[in-house]
Order: sequence, then C-alpha cells, then structure tokens
Amino acid sequence: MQLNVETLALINGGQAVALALMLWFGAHDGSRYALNGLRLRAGALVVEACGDFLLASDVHVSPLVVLLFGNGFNLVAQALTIVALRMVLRRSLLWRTSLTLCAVGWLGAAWLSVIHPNYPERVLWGSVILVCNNALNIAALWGGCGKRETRAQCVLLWAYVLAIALLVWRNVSMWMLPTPLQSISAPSSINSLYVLLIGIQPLLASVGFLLLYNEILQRELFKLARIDPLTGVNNRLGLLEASETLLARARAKHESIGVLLIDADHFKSINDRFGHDDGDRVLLELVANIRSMLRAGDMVGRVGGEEFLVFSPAVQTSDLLALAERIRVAIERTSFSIAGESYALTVSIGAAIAHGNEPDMMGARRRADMALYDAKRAGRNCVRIAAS
Ligand SMILES: Nc1nc2c(ncn2[C@@H]2O[C@H](COP(=O)(O)OP(=O)(O)OP(=O)(O)O)[C@@H](O)[C@H]2O)c(=O)[nH]1
Repeated sequence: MQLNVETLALINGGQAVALALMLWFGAHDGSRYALNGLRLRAGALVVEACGDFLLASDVHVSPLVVLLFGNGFNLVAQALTIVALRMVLRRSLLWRTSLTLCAVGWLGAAWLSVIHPNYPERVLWGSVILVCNNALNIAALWGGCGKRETRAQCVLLWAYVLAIALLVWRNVSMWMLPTPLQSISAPSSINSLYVLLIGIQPLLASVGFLLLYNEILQRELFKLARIDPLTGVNNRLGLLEASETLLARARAKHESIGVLLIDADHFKSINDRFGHDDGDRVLLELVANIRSMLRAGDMVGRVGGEEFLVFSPAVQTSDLLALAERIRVAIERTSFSIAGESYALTVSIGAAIAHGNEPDMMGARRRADMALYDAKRAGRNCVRIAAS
C-alpha cells in the first residue's frame, strides 16, 4: 500500500492529539514534578500535531511556509519534550540549552530551505540537531540503567539510542548514493523506515512517559506505605519488612540482632506546655539524635507516638547495652530548643536480643517492651535489658 506524505502527516497529527489528551486527562495524582512533566509532554504533542497538520495541508499552503513552520513546530515540540522528560525524572530542566538548540536548528533549516536550498544538507543539519536532542534525553536517562534504576528508563534510553542509529544510517546511506534523494517521499528503504519511525515515535515516547510516571507513582506509594511522614524513618510496616530481612540474614550467619525500644519520658508535658507543633519538632530532633548514634547497618523506626524501635544486627548483649547507653546519654546531654527556650529531654530504653533461630522478631519486641516498662518503673532515663 502506498501512502503519501500528506496522509501520513494527517494520521500522525491525529495520533499526537489523541496521545496529548490521554496524557493530560489520564494522570491526575502523584508528584507535582511527574504530573507537570506529563502535561508538558502533552503540550509538546499538540505543537507536534500543528506541524503535522501543516504538512498535511501542503496542497493549500506554499511549500516554503510548510518547511519553515513545519520544522519550527517540530523543533519546539522536541525542546518541550527534553524539558518534560527532565521534569518527570527530576533532573535540571535545561530550558536554555533546549531552546537554544531549537533556535539554532530552525535557523539552519531556514537557511537550507530559503537562502541555500539543499535537501541532503538540510537532512544532515536536521539530523545533527535531532542527535543532540536525543543525546540530551539519553543524558537525562543515564544512570537510569544502574541497579537502582527503572525498566521504563532503560526502555526509553534504548529507544533514543536506536533513533540516533537510524539517523546516522539515513545520512550515511543518503550521502553514499550516486544521486542523493531530493525528498522524504522519494522511494527508498531508508526513507520508508524513517517515515515509519516518525510515525510511531510519538506513540513510543508517550508510552515511555506513562511508564515512567507509573513507576514514580508506584515508588511513591511504596515509600508512603513504609515511611513515617513526620520523622522520615520506617513505620511499623517498614520495620516489619526490615526485621524479616535482618532475621533471615542473622539466621544464615548464626548471629543475633539487638532490639532497642526507646520511649521519650514525659513527652505529654512538652505538648501540654509548648503545643503539638513544637512537640513534633522535638520528635524530629530526637530521631536525628538516635540516628547519629547508629552504625551503618542499624535501623530505626517509629512504632508509635514517641516510641522508637532500633534493630542492630550482629551484636552481643554488651554491645547492645553500650549502644543503648550511648543513645540515652546523648539525648540527656542534648539541649532541645523549643520556642526559644532550651529543654532537657530524657528517654527510657528497653533492650532485648533476638536470636537467629527465633521464628520472628515478635518475641524480642515483647521482651524489649517489658524491659522498657521496667526502665519506666525504675524512674525513667535509664536502660534495662531483658533476659533472653
Ligand atoms: N507532638 C506530637 N506528640 C505526639 C505525637 N504522637 C503522640 N504524641 C504525644 O505523646 C504523648 C505521649 O504521652 P504518654 O503516653 O502519657 O507518655 P509520656 O508523657 O511520654 O510519659 P511516659 O512515657 O510515661 O514517660 C501524648 O501527649 C501524645 O499526644 C506526635 O506525632 N506529635
């Protein structure tokens, strides 16, 4: 089947508008950056569609106008896509770089259309700009294929690498012909492949954007479900999952895990005296204090209002007691500043050892709870350890 360029452009424009609507209305939650990035990409698709519709109306509009404005729309759409991708990925936006490339690209294309019309040179020039644009997108996604990064990033990255390879191939094969082609509609396998790529590229990139957005939402939800929003440390679910991993490791290495239950003393009096907001600030400072005492493999989480749980892998009773005492003394010595006043806060700590042969951490957690109760009964600001 033979399709002419105008029909293809009309199809591409329609597809771009449909994709833009899907991106705009299909996503409404999640991080502001990801959402704005998706909306900017939708805007880029609309601009791209304008270029396509112009190309489709070639019969009614002067070819020069089509060339100048068609290329212009396309270049603006690419610049917006560069920024949109960086927004979604939360990289620096590079507005200036992308718009400069867009302006330089358009001036070159205009020169090779009006002042010195030359199709192969215009293709070469356009390809150089496209390669730069794709390289910027690759740079944004780079590091994307490291072990912490996502599948969607890798998919997009390879799509951009393939686009560059196709551009290089298009130019090399065109310049190697005895008579270079004079139009994109000239019959040749590289032209057909290139037109196909241009046709599916908006779809591929939009699917890539949606996958990225979806991954970001999933990551946010995963984090929200496991992190305490006030203090930023693990919540109960985060602690439960971490404890399972730690216990499995301890079992394999025949080690034990230290468990500390840390509770602020008379915290209610802080709230009563200074209000809940200042109480929150004290909790943040308390967590920072606890964290600063921990080793790299240790973990802290919030189990309730002013109660925190610490897991310290591969420790003996004496190490655990020493750690608990260090935390207690550090907090006792900290002068918490509340509403311009300095306030002394203390903590009581219950400690217990979880052995690798225990089915879960519940037993050790219960023992630490009993030890904490003993510490409170002993007058607070002290450490008690449970018999294992
Ligand atoms: N500011 C703030 N206060 C909280 C939060 N969660 C719980 N609390 C407060 O922590 C206080 C805990 O009070 P209690 O359980 O009586 O314990 P306490 O006053 O620390 O006394 P002891 O534990 O017996 O030493 C209550 O006033 C809660 O309102 C929170 O997220 N922010």
